[in-house]
Amino acid sequence: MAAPSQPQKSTYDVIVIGAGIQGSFTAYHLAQRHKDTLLLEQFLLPHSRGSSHGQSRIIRSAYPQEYYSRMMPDSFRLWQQLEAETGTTLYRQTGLVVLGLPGEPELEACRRSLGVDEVLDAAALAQRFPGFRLQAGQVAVLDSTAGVLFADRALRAVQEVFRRHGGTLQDGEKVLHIEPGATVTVTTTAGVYKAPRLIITAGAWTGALVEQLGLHLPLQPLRINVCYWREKQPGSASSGSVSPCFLTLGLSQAPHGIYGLPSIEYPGLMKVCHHHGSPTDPEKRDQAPSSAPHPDVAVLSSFISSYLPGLETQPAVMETCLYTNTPDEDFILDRHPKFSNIVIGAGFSGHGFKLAPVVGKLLCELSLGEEPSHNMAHFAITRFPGVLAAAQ
Ligand SMILES: Cc1cc2nc3c(=O)[nH]c(=O)nc-3n(C[C@H](O)[C@H](O)[C@H](O)COP(=O)(O)OP(=O)(O)OC[C@H]3O[C@@H](n4cnc5c(N)ncnc54)[C@H](O)[C@@H]3O)c2cc1C
Ligand SMILES: O=C(O)[C@@H]1CCCCN1
Repeated sequence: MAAPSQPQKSTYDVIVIGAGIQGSFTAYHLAQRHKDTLLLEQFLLPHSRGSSHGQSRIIRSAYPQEYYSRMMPDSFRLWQQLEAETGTTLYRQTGLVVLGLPGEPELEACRRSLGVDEVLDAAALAQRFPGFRLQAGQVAVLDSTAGVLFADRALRAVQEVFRRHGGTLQDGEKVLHIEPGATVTVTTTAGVYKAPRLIITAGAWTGALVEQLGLHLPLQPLRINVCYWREKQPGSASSGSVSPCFLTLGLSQAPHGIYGLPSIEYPGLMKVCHHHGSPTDPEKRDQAPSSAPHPDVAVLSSFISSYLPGLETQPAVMETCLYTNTPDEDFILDRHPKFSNIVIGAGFSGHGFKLAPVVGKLLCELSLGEEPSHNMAHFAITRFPGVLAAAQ
């Protein structure tokens, strides 16, 4: 027989909406700072309807933009801290090669971001990592700090530490309405909660949620096909455990970029994906007919036959995930321009997982009115003109 239900607690120091990796890390930092925090998630956990599910994500120091690479030492340190707090392994160092053309500005910026780097030509890459075949004149910049984060395991770990520090995580509870004010009132499918501070980290649903706060953010959810490709010879080097991650920058065959991870989640299958997808509404992402052509898969097949000849050219497994892109693919980490006790973290544009420990710290600092520990200039809402609705 179920125990008689307790009267539900309704007042907190901070409410966080969305228990993906960004909201969970934000709540983790708040709870470690002894803030009484409520983390609300619309779906029962774990779920695969947002952006943070799956077994693997790339972590790397190599970034064309120095404002991200500068955050990486802090991020690596915080990931290690989480590993220590939970006694789990969350990261495997595999290295990563950035494939491109020498002199190409983004590739050169990546090289600079590494400080010490190693540049391999086609022959040197093939010798070091036999699965890769570069074309004449192309090079690979090696980031030896990089590797794979175990994504699902990481999400569980951060939520576990949040709870251990007294945080309240309520899943299966969708936020329907937000009433701004000195005390913010949040109405969900199950209750009404109040707090002097609110943080919105609702992934692909953020645009719709902030519209009711008079804010029109240029956020575009994209449906991404996550493809896994079988090696022709099981155990070959292209996808073996000693293989690095890779990503392309500025190659004409893949203008949006292609990236890959060694086989970790499915034995013998390498994850190779297009850094792009089709615009979607997160509520309707499954309505695309399964027979629809997949132009991104055609791009990947052609790339694989040229660059990764040890793999079959049709995907063996295809899953889906969501990106939420901003026009410049930089994150949004800022206060609501009108309601300064409402903070928004969104628009992670397919590269936010590795930085989630730092994102969470910055959102926590913004919400508590503290000086952020990194430069926030590139993440301001005001970089987009006309975001506030005229009536507000
Ligand atoms: C295919 C793919 C590959 C990627 N590869 C990498 C990579 O290699 N390296 C890297 O660093 N990053 C990568 N990323 C990006 C990274 O995974 C995302 O940036 C990150 O997961 C975004 O997290 P989030 O918390 O913002 O979103 P989400 O995980 O979607 O979390 C938002 C949560 O809010 C909840 N929510 C929404 N609305 C409400 C509501 N009204 N009430 C309650 N809850 C609500 C949602 O259900 C969801 O759980 C990749 C992403 C994809 C899709
Ligand atoms: O954030 C990353 O490292 C990767 C790069 C390639 C696209 C997906 N995200």
